[in-house]
Amino acid sequence: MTAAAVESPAAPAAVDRASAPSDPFAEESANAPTPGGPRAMIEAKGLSKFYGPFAAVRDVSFSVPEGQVCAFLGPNGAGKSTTMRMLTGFLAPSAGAATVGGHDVAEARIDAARTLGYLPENGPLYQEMSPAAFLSYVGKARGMASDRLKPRLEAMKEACSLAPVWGKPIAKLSRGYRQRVGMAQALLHDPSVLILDEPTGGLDPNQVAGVRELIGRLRDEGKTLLISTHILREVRAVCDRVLLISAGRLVFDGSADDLAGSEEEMEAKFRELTASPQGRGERRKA
Ligand SMILES: Nc1ncnc2c1ncn2[C@@H]1O[C@H](COP(=O)(O)OP(=O)(O)OP(=O)(O)O)[C@@H](O)[C@H]1O
Repeated sequence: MTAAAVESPAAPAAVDRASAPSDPFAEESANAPTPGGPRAMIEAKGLSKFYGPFAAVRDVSFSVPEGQVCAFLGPNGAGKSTTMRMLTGFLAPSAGAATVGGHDVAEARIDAARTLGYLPENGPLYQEMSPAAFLSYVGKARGMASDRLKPRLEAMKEACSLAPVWGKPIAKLSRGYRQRVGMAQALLHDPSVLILDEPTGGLDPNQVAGVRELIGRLRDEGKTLLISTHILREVRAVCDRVLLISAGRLVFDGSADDLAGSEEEMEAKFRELTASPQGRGERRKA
């Protein structure tokens, strides 16, 4: 089984949070609002991942409050996907812990999965299925009742512009459409937290604009988002905050404006903070 297969979106028992209150699968947060501040919806607490002696991620801590759209930046191999996989419970950390919606992703995996939509790096599986069949399968695996699932499937077809390929095998779709199917599975159960690993990866400018629009709508709905990307101008357009990781360590945590004034300055700052192992010592808290 491939790593992508382990990350099957059907694997987490995420379910329909709009179910009746008596529904044992209804989403609820264990994380009450803290007095004077919004509750933390995503928390990394000293996350580390070692592969033998190699530290892919080292002692990464941050907290994303409810309703914040947070960009997760870093060069290739910096540790973004590894961190996201630990945050979503798909990869066990070597040290540290993660919570989503206040639920520990290792100890209360099902509760965390109810709150969470995750777009993995490798896109949707079950390539022989059509988007319609795949999303229906995912919804059923998440315990969504058919009277809830049907309208959500229609909503995803519309929101992710999947109508032209709704009945075609995923294997035959372009990268852009496959990415949209991945987004649709992440959004299907209407989770309040979204962790999106390179949602614009490999897309053309029109498709990137479409994803940006979708992220803007999700932000307007009050969702909490953590998005990894390489496109710095997207960060300025849609994100409230930037987390920058380099060689497995968090080297910047602040707003896009804190990082730099202009897009050019931001690119220069990105290069400066991620260019060398010395950047590891430049971690800064906003
Ligand atoms: N299973 C594994 N075994 C050994 N090393 C691994 C494994 N998975 C990831 N790594 C290494 O960990 C480091 C971080 O990888 P990761 O995929 O998290 O980076 P990334 O920031 O997401 O990169 P990209 O932007 O290219 O997707 C890389 O050096 C990668 O080669």
